Amino acid sequence: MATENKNLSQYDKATIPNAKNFRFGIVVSEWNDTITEGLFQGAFDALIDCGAIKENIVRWNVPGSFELIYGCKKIMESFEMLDVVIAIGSVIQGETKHFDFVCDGVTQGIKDLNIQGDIPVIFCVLTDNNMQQSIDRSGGKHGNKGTEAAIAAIKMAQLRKDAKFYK
Ligand SMILES: Nc1c(NC[C@H](O)[C@H](O)[C@H](O)CO)[nH]c(=O)[nH]c1=O
Ligand SMILES: CC(=O)[C@@H](O)COP(=O)(O)O
Repeated sequence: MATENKNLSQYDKATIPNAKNFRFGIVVSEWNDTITEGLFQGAFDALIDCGAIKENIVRWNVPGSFELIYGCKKIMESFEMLDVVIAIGSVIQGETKHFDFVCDGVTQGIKDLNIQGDIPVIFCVLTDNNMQQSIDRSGGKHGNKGTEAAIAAIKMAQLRKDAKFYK
């Protein structure tokens, strides 16, 4: 279903585990910061709404979305107790093919972190054709992808915890 047919901010708390015992890392790209700050706020507010404790949320900034890969890798190494990491970025098409390489690079890099590591890394990177699409998905008419990412983070932290239990 395309985003335009669903509100990214809608969630049913009855279907979401309580986040009070989970520790979250959030790595935020500074490129298009008006967008990434909106995504961060959406994620932070949803985590708190679902029971997360503010002191259990650690945030790092990186220059651009391509640096999300290294930032997520290092935050997991620095804070060994994290249960999940959210990578937040906003990539907007410019005049050249650079957009394609940044989007593909960060996508593959975050995919690799999920394969190689033990901590889930949630992909909250907007890859939009223009600024309006980014505005619409970071608290605008389509809701907030940061909210969606926070819900995914809680569910994946719970899945990781359950998986350890059955080991
Ligand atoms: N154009 C955008 C970028 N470009 C910068 C790269 O992410 C990276 O920081 C640079 O290539 C140095 O390694 N980044 C975004 O997050 N969003 C863009 O629209
Ligand atoms: C995603 C980008 O790197 C892009 O916004 C840069 O713009 P341009 O392709 O015009 O150099």
